[in-house]
Amino acid sequence: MALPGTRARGWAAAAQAAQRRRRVEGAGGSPRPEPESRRAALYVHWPYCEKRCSYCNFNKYIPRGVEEAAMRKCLVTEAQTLLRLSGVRRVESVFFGGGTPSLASPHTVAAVLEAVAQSSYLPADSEVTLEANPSSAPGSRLAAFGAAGVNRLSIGLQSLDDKELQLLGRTHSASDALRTLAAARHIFPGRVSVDLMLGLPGQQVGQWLRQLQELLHYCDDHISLYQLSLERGTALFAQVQQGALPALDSELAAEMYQRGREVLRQAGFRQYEVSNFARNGALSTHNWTYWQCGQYLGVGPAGAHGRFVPHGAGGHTREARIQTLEPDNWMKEVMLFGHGTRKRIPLGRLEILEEVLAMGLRTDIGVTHQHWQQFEPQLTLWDVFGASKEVKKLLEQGLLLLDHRGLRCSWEGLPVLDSLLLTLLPQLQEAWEQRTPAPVPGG
Ligand SMILES: C[S@@+](CC[C@H](N)C(=O)[O-])C[C@H]1O[C@@H](n2cnc3c(N)ncnc32)[C@H](O)[C@@H]1O
Ligand SMILES: C[S@@+](CC[C@H](N)C(=O)[O-])C[C@H]1O[C@@H](n2cnc3c(N)ncnc32)[C@H](O)[C@@H]1O
Ligand code: SF4
Repeated sequence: MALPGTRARGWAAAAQAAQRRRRVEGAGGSPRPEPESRRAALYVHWPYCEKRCSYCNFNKYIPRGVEEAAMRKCLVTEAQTLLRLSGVRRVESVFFGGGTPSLASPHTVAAVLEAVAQSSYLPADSEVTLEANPSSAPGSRLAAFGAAGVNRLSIGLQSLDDKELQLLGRTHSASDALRTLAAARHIFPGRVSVDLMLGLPGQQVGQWLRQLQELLHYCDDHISLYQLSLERGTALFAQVQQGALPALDSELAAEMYQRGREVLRQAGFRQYEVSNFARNGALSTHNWTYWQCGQYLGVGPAGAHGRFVPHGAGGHTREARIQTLEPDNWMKEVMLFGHGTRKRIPLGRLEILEEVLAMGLRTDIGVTHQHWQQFEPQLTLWDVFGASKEVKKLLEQGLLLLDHRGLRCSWEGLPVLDSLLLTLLPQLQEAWEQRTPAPVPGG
């Protein structure tokens, strides 16, 4: 049933009304269940930041001025084009990431959501996340994003120590971040996440754990812990290279992570993924789609990634798609072709299975038999891993579990997933090469 007056009042207003009534209804398209192949998550990239943080090598630009009307038009156009090419009829979540999307105007966010709701079915209770930097997200602005249709906020808090924030080149203080967090919780109760970094140069375990404990007094139901990765080309990398800052200590970082996840577990958080913790069921459904290898469309410049089968253009193979990096070039391409996709890489069946394995094992449920079967009906998880001596060793060490539910990491195994994959991926490749190929129809 469509919500009366939805189109006229816009998706955002409809979403708010529906949230108030706790009903699942929507705007464009039909609310009937769509098959997996017609559903997707949608990522929208806002490429601009106020200032370059010392550690960040994500694709972002520090512009003199932003032609926001032109950018808005292009984001809308590209979202419409990719929805058409993919043949996706139901968008289950939208994530505005960056860069710093809290610098975009709420009007732009509303325009993209309207376009999505007109080109597909966007249920009124879909998760719509916006990433916000504390320095560009006063309460009034957050409320305007809420009115535009955002219903989840991810705050880049990073640290609760002003000296560390300075080292990271952030434009906010710890008290700015806590103020933003309080305002966000008021507007999006139960739907606010914070990013906290660990393993910074010179950071001590006890001092970092005290930050985490302090954060527990203020946070909502979702926390992401990100270990600093020192990226070539960043200011922090140069400072460490030149000896101005101590090198990263991976053992200390591992201890912080280990003790941090224990603290969060005791505080009632479920570690549902390597870096992500939620309580009261506040898991991010958007990110869950990535880990479950669902379809997602990537809109916007600076390398937004997508993975989908271009059904609308007659395609049958899942493709990895990467957008043009530089925003001005991307805009030109969108104006000419309707999209700024720079690279399309068709994915082979084995490549898809490798992703299913590597992404699925990041989650606490791992790869279930049912999930695996959706991607590979002939070769079971037992066929692939059941007879391997190396895998048996990992099972005996208690790092992995293979049972009636499927394959997953244990609590002890999750932090060393990368090393487990060094055994599991070659095992998958070997089993794939030795499988009996399905008969060719008519052959
Ligand atoms: C790319 S940022 C975009 C969001 C927003 N601009 C911000 O800074 O909060 C998303 C998250 O990635 C994480 N991140 C960025 N660079 C990182 C690095 N070199 N190592 C670890 N985490 C990083 C930060 O925690 C950040 O909150
Ligand atoms: C590191 S995650 C942080 C998520 C956050 N902790 C949460 O729970 O919502 C978000 C960042 O990943 C990157 N990202 C996510 N999805 C992407 C996609 N489809 N294409 C390109 N970058 C993406 C963006 O830089 C975005 O700022
Ligand atoms: S961490 Fe966030 S604010 Fe800082 S440069 Fe990267 S994207 Fe921009």
